[in-house]
Amino acid sequence: MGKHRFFHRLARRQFNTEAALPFDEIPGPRCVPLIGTAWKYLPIIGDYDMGRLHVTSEKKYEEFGKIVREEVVPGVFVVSVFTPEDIEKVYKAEGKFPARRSHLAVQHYRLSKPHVYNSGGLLPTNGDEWWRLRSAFQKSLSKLQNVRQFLPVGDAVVEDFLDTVVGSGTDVDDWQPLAARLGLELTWIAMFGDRLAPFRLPSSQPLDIPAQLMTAAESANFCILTTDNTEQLWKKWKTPAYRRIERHLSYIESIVLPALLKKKHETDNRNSQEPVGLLDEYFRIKDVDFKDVTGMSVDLILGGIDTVTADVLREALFARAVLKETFRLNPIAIGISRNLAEDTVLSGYLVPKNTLVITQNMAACRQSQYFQDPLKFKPDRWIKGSPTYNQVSPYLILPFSHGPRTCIARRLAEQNLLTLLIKLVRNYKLEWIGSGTLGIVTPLICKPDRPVKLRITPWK
Ligand code: HEM
Repeated sequence: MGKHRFFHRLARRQFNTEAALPFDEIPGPRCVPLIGTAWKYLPIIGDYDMGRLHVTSEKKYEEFGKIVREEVVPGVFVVSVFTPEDIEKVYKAEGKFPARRSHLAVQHYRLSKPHVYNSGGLLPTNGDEWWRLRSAFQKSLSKLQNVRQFLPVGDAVVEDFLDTVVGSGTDVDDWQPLAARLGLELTWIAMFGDRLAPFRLPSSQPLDIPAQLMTAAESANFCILTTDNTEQLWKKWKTPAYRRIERHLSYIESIVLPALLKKKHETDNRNSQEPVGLLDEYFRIKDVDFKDVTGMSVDLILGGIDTVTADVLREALFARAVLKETFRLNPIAIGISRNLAEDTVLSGYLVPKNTLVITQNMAACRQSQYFQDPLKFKPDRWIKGSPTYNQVSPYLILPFSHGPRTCIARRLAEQNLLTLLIKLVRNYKLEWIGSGTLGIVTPLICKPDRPVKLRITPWK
């Protein structure tokens, strides 16, 4: 960049930031001594709900507007932004190594086990170490042609699920755990190139390994929100939430480690260069070792639980529109969080470097200023040429996030979701027979708030 342009940009930036309103004038809940604004989340006196963060976000927007500041723990600020313009600025200010503040207790746990892990792993780590892991592990997952190699095995797993579980005609009280079970199997087969376990009929679900793995991953995810958003007492004493994370993570390890050792042995003794599963490729990466692969494998299980998601796929325009509309209304995460890498002006206020900002995509996606009939499920709005086609900022719907820290398994998840969606609706009719309207709860990621009760019958 020329010297002149550099100074011009610097002067413009200084002008912009100087003209901005100060950080402490950002509207937000009243702050009280010792607990800051955390009282808003307390039962009885507070009206914010950690278990329904999407409702809480809408409340914040109604009360304070498009930018909201909270002091979640004294001295620790979190800023929420609701407009696509601000969301775009947050991504632009995320720096070379985009940083989040999440999975802190997972990081603490892993660092306490140097014989198993080299670092906190991909999910919680920031900075150089995050990039070392990310750049090594993303190669096999980011290229479309690499992910396409998992299509035949994913397709076979979906087919088996439809035959064994959906097609059995058994009455199912709640489809959510079964969908999570399918998600786990799809992640496992992509990693190991092999099945974890056969599917069982809903009525005969024993407490088998897949069921226990799912419980462990879900329960660990549930405690992560608590340990991330309270005083970090667990660094000194093992709080109940920390103990639960410890117990669930060590259970996942007890299943994953022997499977990894077996897989490593197979990789070392295989003559063919053709990889069988993601781990075959991971074990051959020079810059990472067995302990790095262990951390990554547990993160894939944690990230893949509950997030079930060729030519047929490329041309499946309507199925893609259905998926996009689903994510607009019910994304997996209400938004993403970033520690700003530089001072940034958001909605006219100067937000200092290192502040944690939450992009409130889910709340924004439900606003009538961006979408007509915002709460109606209308996949047509994403079909070019349709009368209801809706062109909006690309920063509004970002279910997998954006930029270098975007979901590492995005392509795989989309491929699996489309395969399931296409095969399911082609063969079966789905009717909602549950009570009331299905809503969501937010134990870290969004989940159904009641049993997913469906009548599923073959078309013919
Ligand atoms: C519908 C499916 C899914 C959605 C919507 C989703 C969404 C996300 C989002 C929003 C993030 C945070 C990105 C950020 O901070 O910028 C993320 C990260 C991540 N996801 Fe996914 N995800 C899905 C499925 C999966 C699956 C199936 C796996 C594993 C097989 C997975 C593994 C991960 C991992 C390891 C990260 C951390 C990446 C990093 O920090 O570098 N995700 N995902």
